[in-house]
Amino acid sequence: MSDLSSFIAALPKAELHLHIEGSFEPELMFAIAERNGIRLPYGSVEELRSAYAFNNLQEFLDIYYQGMNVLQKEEDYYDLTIAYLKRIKADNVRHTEIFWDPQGHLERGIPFSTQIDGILRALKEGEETLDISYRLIMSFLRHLSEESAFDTLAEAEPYLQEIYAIGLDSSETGHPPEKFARVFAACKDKGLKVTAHAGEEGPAEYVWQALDLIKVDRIDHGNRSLEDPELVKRLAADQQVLTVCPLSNLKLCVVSDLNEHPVPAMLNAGLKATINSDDPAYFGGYMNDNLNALQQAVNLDQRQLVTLTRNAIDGSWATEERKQVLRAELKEICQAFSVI
Ligand SMILES: Nc1ncnc2[nH]cnc12
Ligand SMILES: [Zn+2]
Repeated sequence: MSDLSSFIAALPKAELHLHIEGSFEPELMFAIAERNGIRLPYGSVEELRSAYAFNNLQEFLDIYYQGMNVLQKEEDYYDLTIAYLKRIKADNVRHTEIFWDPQGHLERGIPFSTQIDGILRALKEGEETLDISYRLIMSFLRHLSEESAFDTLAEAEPYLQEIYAIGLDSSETGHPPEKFARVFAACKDKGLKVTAHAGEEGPAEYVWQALDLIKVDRIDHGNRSLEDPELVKRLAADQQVLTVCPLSNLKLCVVSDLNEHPVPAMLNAGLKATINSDDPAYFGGYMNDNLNALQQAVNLDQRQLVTLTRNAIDGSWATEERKQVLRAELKEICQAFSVI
C-alpha cells in the first residue's frame, strides 16, 4: 500500500469503463454454473483463476466469452450486477457507467429482456440502497457484422429510455470503427451517446475514425493516440475524455510494465484521462487497486489523483445535479487531506 492509499480510498470515484461480464468473479461463476446445471471446463475456482494469464486481447476475450456462458436467467444477471455494485461500494465509487454485450448472450439464445431486466433491477436497487448512480451502455461486438449490430439496436428499441449510450468493444485489430459508422449514426439519431474502444491494441488511425466517422462522445482506452502528435493535439483541443484502464493494459500486454504507462504523458499533454477497471475479475483489481498500482508505478501525486477523479466526474454522463454532489465531496476530501 502506498502512502496515498488512504487518500485514494477516500476519493469519490466515478467509473466510466466497466464491462459487467468482466466483473464475474470465479466464485459466483461456479455458483451460477452449478445452479444452472452447467459444467465449466475447470475443476475449481483456483484452476479457473490460474487460466487468467493473457498475451493479448484475444486470449482474454476467449475466456471472457466462455465465462459469460453460464448466465441464463434474469436472476443470474441480477446477481452478477449487484455483486459488482456491492464490491465498488467498498472503493467509494459513487457513480458507474457499465457496458454490457447483449450479442454475447443473444447468440446463446438468452432473450434481450432477460439480460437487461436483471441488470437494471440490480442497478436500480444499487442506486436506492448503496447510493451509487449509474448509466447503462449497450456495446456492439466489433468482430460481428454491421447487420448484427443493427439487429441488436432493433432489440433494444423498447428499452431505449433505460440505455444511455452505445459502445463498441471486442477484437479491435481488423475491425475498424468505420465498419460501424452507419449503425452509430442511427444510434445518434435516437439521441444516444456513443463511445468506442479505440487505440487499445489498434492503431491511432482507429482513434481518428472513432472521432471523425463515429463522432464519439468519448474514447475507451486511447493509449496508442500518443503515437500520433496531431491526434494528441486534436484530443486536447476537443477535451475528449479517455477512459484508461491501467491493470487491464498490463494484463493484456498493452504495456509491458506499469511504470511505462501513458497516463502521466496524457495528463502532461492536457488530455482528459480517467482511471477505470475494465474487467476487474480478470485483471486483478477494482478502482482502488488500479489507482494504487498506477500511483506507485509512475509516482502520481495528490494533485494528479485529484485531476483524474475530477476528469471522471466531469466526463461522466451523470446528471448535472449528481455531478455537483460528487464535486462537493471531492472538495471536502481535498480539504480533509490538505490538498490545494
Ligand atoms: N478490454 C477490452 N477490450 C475490448 N473488448 C472488451 N470486452 C471486454 N473487455 C474488453
Ligand atoms: Zn473495455
